[in-house]
Amino acid sequence: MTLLDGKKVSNDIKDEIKAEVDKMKANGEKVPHLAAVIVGDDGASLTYVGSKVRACERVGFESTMVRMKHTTSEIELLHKIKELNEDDNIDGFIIQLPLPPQINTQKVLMAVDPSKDVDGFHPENFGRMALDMSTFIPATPFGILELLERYDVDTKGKHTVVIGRSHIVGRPMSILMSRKGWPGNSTVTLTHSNTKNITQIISQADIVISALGVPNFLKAEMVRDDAVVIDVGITRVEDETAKKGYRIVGDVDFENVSKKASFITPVPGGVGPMTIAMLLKNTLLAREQRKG
Ligand SMILES: Nc1nc(=O)c2c([nH]1)NC[C@@H]1CN(c3ccc(C(=O)N[C@@H](CCC(=O)O)C(=O)O)cc3)C=[N+]21
Repeated sequence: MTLLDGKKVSNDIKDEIKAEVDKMKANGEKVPHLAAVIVGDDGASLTYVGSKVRACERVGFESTMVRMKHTTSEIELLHKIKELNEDDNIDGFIIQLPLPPQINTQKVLMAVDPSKDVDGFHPENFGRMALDMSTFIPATPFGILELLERYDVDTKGKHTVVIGRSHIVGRPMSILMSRKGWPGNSTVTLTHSNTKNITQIISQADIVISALGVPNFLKAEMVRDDAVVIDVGITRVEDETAKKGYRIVGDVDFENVSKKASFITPVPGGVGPMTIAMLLKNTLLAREQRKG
């Protein structure tokens, strides 16, 4: 079994990005500037945005955290987005999800200038991704592709089973794994809450990508020998012995599944850190494209 070490790979990527930024500085060029908008003060969202800001500092990017109260109206948020779209200093920005119920997420994501949409959530960018055009690939799927690439995982002709059809992970992942090229060229099955015989389908997978958010969902009996297992789950569970009072757990029964898998991502330290590294990569790309 080979551990797909997202922590290590994400640090390698950050070092590579930092080297690029150092060159920009030496040339007297403007460095990439990422803004992150967070509506409300949900603990998990704040942690993630905090990690993004710290990652920016680490590679030498500028960053701005825009905090808005949880009662923010849709109009107020759209106004803020317009400001960020027009701000020449900002190369890319993200709207942290989920948004409170009074705000229509789709409307908000469509208001982001596609050239600054480093999450890749705008329909134009999502469509470009599906059509193999250059674009911002959503950070989590992008991070998974990068892990498969850096560990030389063969995906051609393999059966990839994606669990979960969310707009930010499962759906884009299913498209990306079926694309021509590598990583890609997989035969993809996208499973979800209405899928019949899901365990039977999973048992036929060469590559399993679980983005469900159900702790311990994927058990050793469910996966075939030598399967590649990617765990996108990040559920917080209370743990008094932990520093923060909680720990995060994935969808996979790691202890047992890892005995059977050929490659497997841990949680924490797998897909999560890769998401952050790829957001930085998209932001660097956004800066380079703005230079023209
Ligand atoms: N507009 C938007 N873009 C996102 O990319 C986005 C989002 N909204 N909403 C929420 C999800 C979730 N997400 C994570 C980022 C980093 C870790 C991460 O670094 N995880 C660490 C542990 C972090 C911890 O200890 O809590 C790990 O897995 O090792 C996890 C999850 C980005 N998301």
